[in-house]
Amino acid sequence: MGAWRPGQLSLQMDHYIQPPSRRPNLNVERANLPIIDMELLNHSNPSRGLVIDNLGEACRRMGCFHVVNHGIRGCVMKGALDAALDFFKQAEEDTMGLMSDNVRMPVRFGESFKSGSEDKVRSWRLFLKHYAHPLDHWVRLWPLKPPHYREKMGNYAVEARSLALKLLPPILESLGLGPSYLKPKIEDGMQVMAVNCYPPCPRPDLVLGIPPHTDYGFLTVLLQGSHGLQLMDPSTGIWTAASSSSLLIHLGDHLELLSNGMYRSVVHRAIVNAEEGRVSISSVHGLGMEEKVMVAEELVGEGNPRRYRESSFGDFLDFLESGDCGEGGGYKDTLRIGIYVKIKPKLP
Ligand SMILES: O=C(O)CCC(=O)C(=O)O
Ligand SMILES: [Fe+2]
Repeated sequence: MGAWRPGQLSLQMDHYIQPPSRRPNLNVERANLPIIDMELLNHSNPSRGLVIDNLGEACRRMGCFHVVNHGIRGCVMKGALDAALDFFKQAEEDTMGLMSDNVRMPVRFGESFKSGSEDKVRSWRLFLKHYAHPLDHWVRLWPLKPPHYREKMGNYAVEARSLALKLLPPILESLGLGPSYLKPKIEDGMQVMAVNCYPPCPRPDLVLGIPPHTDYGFLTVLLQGSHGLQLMDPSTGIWTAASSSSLLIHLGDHLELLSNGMYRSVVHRAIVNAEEGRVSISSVHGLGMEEKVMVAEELVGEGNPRRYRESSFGDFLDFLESGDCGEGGGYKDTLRIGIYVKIKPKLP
């Protein structure tokens, strides 16, 4: 990554030191993730049904899989990663205007998930979050420097969205729902990108780049510049290391909700390293801001009660604002019926 300036990360290491129980193991086993070949999902493929079954199995077992033959060109992915890196290298100079703890800002630069309280352990991460769909609306708010940022990140945003829109119908099909289930709402849905940067850290064993969390929305397309992502295996609770060599798809909380818990959003975290910085780009896709996602009626029946209450992206932001989320995790627990009841203090 070359010379690195720490940017806005506070230099006081003790702000970042995790309590012993949350410190990461840096040398976990490799995750053995399913690989979905997008070309095999073409309707002309006679064994498409088998591929859909594999896709369903990947969503049920891990909530995460690699995709290949996804149609996003290598030069577009490299362009986006280069733009991200260039943005963070010069970020010290002109991001002050974008720095905000307000989770409702459509473009926001910062550290940690929500760096409001001083006593909270911070994450070893800088991020730029921006809305990305419809692109011509939001791109005007994206950084102007480096000069190629808007074009390169924009090209990637469009392709990442088209991949997410290609993947959702077969995922819904694998749940037994029609491929055009929610189609118009999905096509009008939101895309939020988190562009992450993890500078080199002298003590990667003591800190986290991002603490354990699940993503919101339906799907995240994750592009990594180098490895550092760890996934929790839901059946064993054991952390595993994801490969960075191909694109990853994470299922988000709203897909878990829609599927009535048949599919699950994957718990993941990012570790950092001492030698070089790392960048990653999460492109999160879901319904519109105030559009409620509900458990699909088709997946509720005798012996299979509704397990989640409805929720929108806006509700998720309310949850983040309410501050009872630690570092962004735990949202889906607030949606489970019968498990968690959020009591809001009544105002006089
Ligand atoms: O950096 C990574 O690999 C993960 C990023 C992530 O989990 C996120 O942006 O939500
Ligand atoms: Fe994430």
